[in-house]
Amino acid sequence: MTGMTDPVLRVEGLRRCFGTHVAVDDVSLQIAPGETLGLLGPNGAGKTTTISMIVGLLAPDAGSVHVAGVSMAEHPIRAKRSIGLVPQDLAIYPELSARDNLLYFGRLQGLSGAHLKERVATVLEVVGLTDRTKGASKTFSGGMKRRLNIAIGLLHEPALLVLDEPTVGVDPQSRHAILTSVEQLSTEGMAVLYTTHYMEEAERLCDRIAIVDDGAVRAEGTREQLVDLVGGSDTVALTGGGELAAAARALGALPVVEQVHESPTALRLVVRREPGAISEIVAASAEAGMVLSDIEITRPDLESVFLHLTGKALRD
Ligand SMILES: Nc1ncnc2c1ncn2[C@@H]1O[C@H](COP(=O)(O)OP(=O)(O)OP(=O)(O)O)[C@@H](O)[C@H]1O
Repeated sequence: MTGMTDPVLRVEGLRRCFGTHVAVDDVSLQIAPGETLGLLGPNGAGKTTTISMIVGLLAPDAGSVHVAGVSMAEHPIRAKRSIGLVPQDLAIYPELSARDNLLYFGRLQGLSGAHLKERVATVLEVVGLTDRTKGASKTFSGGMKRRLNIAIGLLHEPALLVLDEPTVGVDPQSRHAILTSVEQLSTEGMAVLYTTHYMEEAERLCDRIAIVDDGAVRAEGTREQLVDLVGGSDTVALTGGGELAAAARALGALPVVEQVHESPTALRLVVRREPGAISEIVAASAEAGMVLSDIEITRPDLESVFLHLTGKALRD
């Protein structure tokens, strides 16, 4: 039995290797009812591998997954019943309409009759496809197909919805519809696991965010808790030409500069927020022979937290 306060998802010490490569390393997570947890990390961080183990598609080398109190290893069929999965790859029948896809998948899940019809109407409403129920789904935009995929994942009223980068490659209208649906479902009490490499989505949707890189959770908390990790530092991006390498060395030697990351046309710095820091940086870069064309100062956000924790940019 699970009580009201028990987590819908409990993941402990999950690990998975592919050959000698450790794709997921000791990942532990919990999600309560009505809570949205974001897995934020760049491509290749191990998000899909983590999700595949959580939903029972891939066996872990170590660790455990419990969904609504049911062990995925011991009772996979029962555990999977509580999960709605929206995978990265679309799983719909292109020749069928949105409604017929939903009726088909609903029957596969054991729904029938008036209850199935009611669920189809409800999930179409949730993803904003009520006015597009007819016509083969192959005529849909990428974003509409993904919304249909989300609707399919919701048919059996799962306690946990797992979305793997659901807005990648979708049009802005569908992106908006997807984010709004997730917010609504969360308000209604659904636990949501949301993977993304878009910082803005994690900031908007997620109650808590786990920052993942190289298969491991580097930090976890609310947006505020994560931003506090960076403390009083800002990110300063210097764009330009000239002697970038020399400027990187000179800036790295300044006490206010905590980190320097160099790309062919820009330097990205983590800088302590102190009076005069920016003028010092501009002067030092000019003296080293860098020709500045732009400077952008960003107050801490999840991107800077990620940079601070991993030394990498989210979208590199
Ligand atoms: N079946 C597999 N065989 C070998 N290596 C794999 C396999 N699946 C994933 N990997 C590797 O494991 C690591 C994590 O991949 P994963 O797909 O989980 O990352 P991700 O964060 O979901 O990124 P993406 O957004 O690109 O899917 C990567 O280095 C990837 O190359």
